[in-house]
Amino acid sequence: MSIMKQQCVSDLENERKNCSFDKEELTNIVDGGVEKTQFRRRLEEYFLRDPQFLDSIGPDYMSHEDRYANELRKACHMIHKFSENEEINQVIGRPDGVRSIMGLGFLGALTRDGNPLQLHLGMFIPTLIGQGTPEQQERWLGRAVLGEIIGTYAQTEMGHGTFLRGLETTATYDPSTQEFILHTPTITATKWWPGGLGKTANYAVVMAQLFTKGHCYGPHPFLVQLRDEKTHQSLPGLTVGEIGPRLGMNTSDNGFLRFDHFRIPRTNMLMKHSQVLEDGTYVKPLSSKLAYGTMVYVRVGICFYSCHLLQKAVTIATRYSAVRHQSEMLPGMPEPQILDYQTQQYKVLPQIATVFALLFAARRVGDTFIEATTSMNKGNLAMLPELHAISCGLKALSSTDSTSGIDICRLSCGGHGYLASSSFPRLYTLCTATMTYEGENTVLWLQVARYLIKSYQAAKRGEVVGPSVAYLVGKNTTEIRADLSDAGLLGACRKSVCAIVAEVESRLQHLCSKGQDYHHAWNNMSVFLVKCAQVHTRYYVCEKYVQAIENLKLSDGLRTILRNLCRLYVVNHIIVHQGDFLRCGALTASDMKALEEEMGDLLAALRPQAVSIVDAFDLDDFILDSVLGSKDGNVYQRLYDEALKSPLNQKDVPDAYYKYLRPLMKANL
Ligand SMILES: CCC/C=C/C(=O)SCCNC(=O)CCNC(=O)[C@H](O)C(C)(C)COP(=O)([O-])OP(=O)([O-])OC[C@H]1O[C@@H](n2cnc3c(N)ncnc32)[C@H](O)[C@@H]1OP(=O)([O-])[O-]
Ligand SMILES: Cc1cc2nc3c(=O)[nH]c(=O)nc-3n(C[C@H](O)[C@H](O)[C@H](O)COP(=O)(O)OP(=O)(O)OC[C@H]3O[C@@H](n4cnc5c(N)ncnc54)[C@H](O)[C@@H]3O)c2cc1C
Repeated sequence: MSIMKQQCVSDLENERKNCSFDKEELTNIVDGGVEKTQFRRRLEEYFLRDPQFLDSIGPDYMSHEDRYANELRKACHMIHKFSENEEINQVIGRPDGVRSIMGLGFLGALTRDGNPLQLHLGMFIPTLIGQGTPEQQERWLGRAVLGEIIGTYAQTEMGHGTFLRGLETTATYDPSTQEFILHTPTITATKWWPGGLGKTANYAVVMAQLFTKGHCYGPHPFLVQLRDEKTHQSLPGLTVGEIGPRLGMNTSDNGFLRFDHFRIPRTNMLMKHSQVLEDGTYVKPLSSKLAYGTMVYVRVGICFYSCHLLQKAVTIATRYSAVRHQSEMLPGMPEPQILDYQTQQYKVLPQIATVFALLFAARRVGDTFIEATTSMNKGNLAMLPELHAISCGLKALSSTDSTSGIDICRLSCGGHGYLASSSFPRLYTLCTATMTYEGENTVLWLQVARYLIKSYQAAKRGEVVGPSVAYLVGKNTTEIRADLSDAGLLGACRKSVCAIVAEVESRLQHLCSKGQDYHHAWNNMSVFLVKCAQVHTRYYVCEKYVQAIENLKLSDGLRTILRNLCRLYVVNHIIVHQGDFLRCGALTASDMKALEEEMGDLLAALRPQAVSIVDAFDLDDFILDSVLGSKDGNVYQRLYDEALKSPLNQKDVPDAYYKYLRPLMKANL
């Protein structure tokens, strides 16, 4: 073993010797239970050890087309393996089975930069489940699960992504043939972005403005065949293709689609919530927002997904920080592990704390989703506004925090973090996309703000409001300054959110009383409305974090670790946003000083456990896919080996030298 390798390996071994808790216990908590850990490990063994998921050369060195083909190969192999595995088949057979399989984070690692079948698995199948009638599911769902038909979700157009009511694609009912005529009237009506649409999918759920009997009833979902099932040729009457290279996700063949009076049978409208009868009569849904159901489902999924990406990033950064030695802390002494610098701890440890914050909050939103959909299936829509607001808020917060956390982790690895082989560029581009798709984050924050302001006004009138916003009026607003215990800090958060919401609402009213109409006043206050939504959602996350740790059955060793992480999360949030707390008197300057001191203590207390905590995420080296983050810490050898794989290194003198450099240098002419 080389001296360098020996040092890296023993650095990690030494870190692991410090472990003060039961790693397996923590792994079970991260997975959501002992059985879930065992299930995940069995499936990882089944998928990750299969050599067909290996790449012959790194995708970064492939052409656009080859990269797509390579990822498609792996994605199709993944579906084959689904159907060949008895355990997966049993799970898929259960009511929520498809969704629970899709939720397995490690599947994302099988394809590296965007899976051409992601939309098929993540949105097409869920839309059939959520928007299709039992007969429609009978017709398409089984075939879709087997991969006999591949679909996508085509909603966004070149001109409109956010403003759904502005979609221009039309679906006009023709009772004489009992067909819908799909049409793209303008260039801006071109469907634009759907994953897998370019070359992979032969079906799509298309969201189009429904016209019948001369009336427009807004966007509705239609099941549309795009390509011949035998030849894969695109069908006459439509034009489909790929939109070109993107910041990341370059193998998900995001596509465009145009219709020229393209006809589909009436029965291809997904009719679980609303129907068009044979004579063209429109049957209204219980709520027009039920057609938006798939988006709500995916927003909940993004909370888990972005957290998983952060989990990977912080595992890489933490292990690397334990292996990397740089500079002198004490003059003349050996170079310390960079993890010993407090500033490095402040980069890495809050990201570990954030992983748990997002995970616990995502689980609560997941529970709310199941509860709400169960009661919606019985016709009770009471929980819909609350579910919409919480899922929008947590999707926006998780995606933002994970994206910035991943970049902090990258920066914490210095220059090597900029290498593709570190995995950070891919993690970052995958994660930053979650801030845009499935509802651009600012737009989602404004949806949360709308719910907050309405609920606040309703609560002031004495009406009952949703559980997540019930705290906005009442004693929280006047709560006397609390101590710095967990309960005290949550009280301070509540007080500051209440103060911010009350102030913004009153300024909104003030603008209206000065003569501005409500919509202009809303726009003129929107920067602060976004802030209301952000502080409210942050409070939600902090509260769920504290509650999760109180409610979990934990050994003492692990309780100390998780409590310290939770404290770090809450205390750091308060320090970073201290203006909000000082402004309303929820905390004082001397409280801030005490919290800053506590934060230093927390960093020091957590530092020796950092490597063990990320080990407990139990992420296989294949999943991490990073020269900096592997379990054995053999960073330098891996860096070097990976560099040698560059095609430029296959020849000492590249061909481009003879073509361009040699004439310039006038060498040997
Ligand atoms: C791998 C990558 C995959 C990516 C895929 C994609 O990106 S796919 C593409 C993803 N694309 C996107 O994500 C597009 C993002 N855009 C949208 O989702 C919508 O256009 C919108 C929500 C921004 C506005 O919608 P709007 O103009 O129709 O509504 P409005 O603002 O006028 O409010 C009216 C009322 O409706 C309520 N309400 C709204 N939504 C929901 C809901 N889901 N549930 C329940 N309720 C909802 C709202 O609270 C309000 O209630 P109130 O106060 O009257 O009681
Ligand atoms: C990688 C990726 C994959 C995607 N996959 C799919 C897919 O599979 N299927 C699909 O249908 N779509 C897909 N999309 C499209 C995606 O859903 C939209 O891009 C997204 O919803 C944002 O809409 P937009 O592009 O119209 O942005 P815009 O709404 O035009 O946003 C531009 C700016 O305008 C601001 N803005 C817009 N409206 C408001 C408002 N009311 N108030 C304040 N500010 C506002 C936004 O905050 C933003 O700053 C994908 C996009 C990406 C990037």
